[in-house]
Amino acid sequence: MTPLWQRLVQGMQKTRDTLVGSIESLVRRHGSSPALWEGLEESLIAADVGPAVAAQLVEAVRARKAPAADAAALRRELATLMAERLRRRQEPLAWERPDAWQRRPLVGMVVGVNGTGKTTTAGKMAWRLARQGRRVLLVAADTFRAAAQEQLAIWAERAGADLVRGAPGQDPASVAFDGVQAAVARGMDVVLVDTAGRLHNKSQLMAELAKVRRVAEKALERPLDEVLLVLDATTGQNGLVQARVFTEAVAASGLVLTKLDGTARGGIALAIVAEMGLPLKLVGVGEDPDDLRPFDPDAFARALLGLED
Ligand SMILES: Nc1nc2c(ncn2[C@@H]2O[C@H](COP(=O)(O)OP(=O)(O)OP(=O)(O)O)[C@@H](O)[C@H]2O)c(=O)[nH]1
Repeated sequence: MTPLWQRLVQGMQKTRDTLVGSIESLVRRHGSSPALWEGLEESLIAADVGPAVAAQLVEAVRARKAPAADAAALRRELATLMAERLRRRQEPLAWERPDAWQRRPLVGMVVGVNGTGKTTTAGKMAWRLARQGRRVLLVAADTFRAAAQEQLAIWAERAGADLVRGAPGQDPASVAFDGVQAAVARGMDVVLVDTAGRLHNKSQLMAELAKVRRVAEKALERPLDEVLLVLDATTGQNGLVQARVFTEAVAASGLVLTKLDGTARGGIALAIVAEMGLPLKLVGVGEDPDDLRPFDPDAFARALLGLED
């Protein structure tokens, strides 16, 4: 097992154990009778893939006429079908494209409701980019919560990244402006702007976020490279509602799904990819720096269904 694969498999243990366990018991109990398909649809819904995707997957797997009495074959068929669906919207992060470094600094921003893992995601990205030899500047545009700035400062130190932080209560847009300007002046490769968590139903706070983006773009004199909406996998279908509102407010360029290690409902990735017109770019499977992974549809589907690498 490669370390990457191992982390994904370990991180998604809860979802995998639940889903694989229920597929095996369904096959044992129902063989290939119609009750199998009904049970399978329910298991997929319980894993949070969403009712529409669950129905489509079951229909497709039935149409393939897999030997349904064989749980392992059924899991393989499902993994193939899931990976196919997940690949439809696949897109790498801006800084993973070979031509990206012609325009630097590349600037990304993380947004989302409170506690989804924005600061951790910005920190982990900084850590990974720094290990690749990139000069990274982190911007603590959460001027609301001092602890959030402290947390980002710890990540900056750990990654060996520069840090720009605002004064308490300072307009977050002006902190983002200062951060981008400092990065341009210092010839940095990447800027990652961490924003304060906010509820999607607070329109004033959503407008503030749109302003942070606008002002950062003014400093950069071009559009931002990534605006990543960070969603917590443990919140399940509710994350989809958040995703729609945030996307309208800031035109996110991609999604990050964190805490996949903390839920038995990791199938939410499929619901998100099907529902949102946005690529899922990263998944979080733990709290270590290395626990943030580029989203790989095939590895993800195999980890979900407990198949070997
Ligand atoms: N298990 C697990 N924990 C995670 C993951 N990502 C983040 N966390 C934890 O989730 C908690 C919240 O993360 P933060 O990064 O502070 O979240 P935030 O969105 O910046 O929070 P606010 O700024 O308050 O909105 C922390 O304890 C993180 O360590 C993950 O992939 N797995």
